[in-house]
Amino acid sequence: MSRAFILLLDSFGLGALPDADKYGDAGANTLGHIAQWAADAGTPMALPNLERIGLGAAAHKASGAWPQGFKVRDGFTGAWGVAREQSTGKDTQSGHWEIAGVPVLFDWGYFPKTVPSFPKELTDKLQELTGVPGWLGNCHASGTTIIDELGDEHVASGKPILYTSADSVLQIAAHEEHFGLERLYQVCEAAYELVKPYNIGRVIARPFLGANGKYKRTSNRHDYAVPPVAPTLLDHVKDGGGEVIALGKISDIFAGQGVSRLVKGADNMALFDRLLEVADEAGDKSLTFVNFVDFDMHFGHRRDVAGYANALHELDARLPEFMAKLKEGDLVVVTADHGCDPTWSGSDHTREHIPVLFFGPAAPARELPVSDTFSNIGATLAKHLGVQPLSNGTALL
Ligand SMILES: O=P(O)(O)O[C@H]1O[C@H](CO)[C@@H](O)[C@H]1O
Ligand SMILES: [Mn+2]
Ligand SMILES: [Mn+2]
Repeated sequence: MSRAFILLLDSFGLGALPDADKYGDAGANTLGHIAQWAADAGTPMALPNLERIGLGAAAHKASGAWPQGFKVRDGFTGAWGVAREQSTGKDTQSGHWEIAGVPVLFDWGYFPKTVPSFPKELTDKLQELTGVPGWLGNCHASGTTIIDELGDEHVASGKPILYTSADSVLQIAAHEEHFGLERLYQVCEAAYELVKPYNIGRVIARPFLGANGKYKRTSNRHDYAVPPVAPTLLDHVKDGGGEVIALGKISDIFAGQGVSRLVKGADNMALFDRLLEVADEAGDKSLTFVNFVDFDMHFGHRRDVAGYANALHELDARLPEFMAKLKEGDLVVVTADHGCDPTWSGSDHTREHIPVLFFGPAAPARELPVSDTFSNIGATLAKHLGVQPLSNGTALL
């Protein structure tokens, strides 16, 4: 029996990539800066379970420095290393697809940092198709800030809030009750068709609730993503007769391609609960792929260092529950898709190394070379499951 699990901590970078200066990210270090902040605050970090697998050594490999507070410096139980991104972007889709063997070697389209940010022919056409009375925003923005600023006007006018970021995205925020959730989804579906000529990776519905200047996004976010441009690890596993279980936003990121079963959870801990259930019943040759999105969405983009540190502690503390459920032949990897340093300027992702931490009954204890593509992760799991090898990447084990 062999099973594979990918535990992806969205945005958990370990230090800037050699080309980070091209992205304005030279010196960024998601884990390193969180650990530094925690030590400075007199509450040093410790992630004992991840540290035992080799997290600290991987961080040291990526950045040249041990995270402040980390005490475990040898005797690692897993196969530990780091990977560099081959794709040109530092977005979620590029990171996930590359892990699954499909790097994004073309340039995504991006909307400029102007106001308006979206081309007039695009917004006019979308208005005509959907019958909305107009648009608010139409700029680069942080999703939580813009609903605070424009929420009241949206409720009063019925105009949806359009915004984007450094990612290849068009995001539409609207009030779940005043505007309507289904109606927001319909507007996003129409937008998804219209952005195709612009080479945009995703349209994202960002519903929210609240009143009088106090608004909060709900968990009814929905991503309308372009499907991967070639077969991924998920397709290889599914076509090879294994079940592909997608937890959290994984199915959205792969546009459902190669996914056998979809499991949702409202937040990191709910997803962890679902992961434990799946670990009990996933069968031979299965791939379970979970994305813990809170790190990125709630803490990285929001530049909430304390929140990020706390979320890491929470996840680390629960790892033993998952480890206890592993069976002979199971191989698990802890990784990420990009960085999002909460101490960095702005609110965007940061171009960083990602952790490559294999553990479980099928994982040896050893240091791994620095991977020059995230695809080495997918290649390792394809080999482990005995499915068709990926067209990109080399197995590490
Ligand atoms: O600020 P919010 O809306 O969370 O946006 C973030 O989430 C989107 C998708 O990851 C990206 O555009 C990023 O900037
Ligand atoms: Mn991401
Ligand atoms: Mn993000």
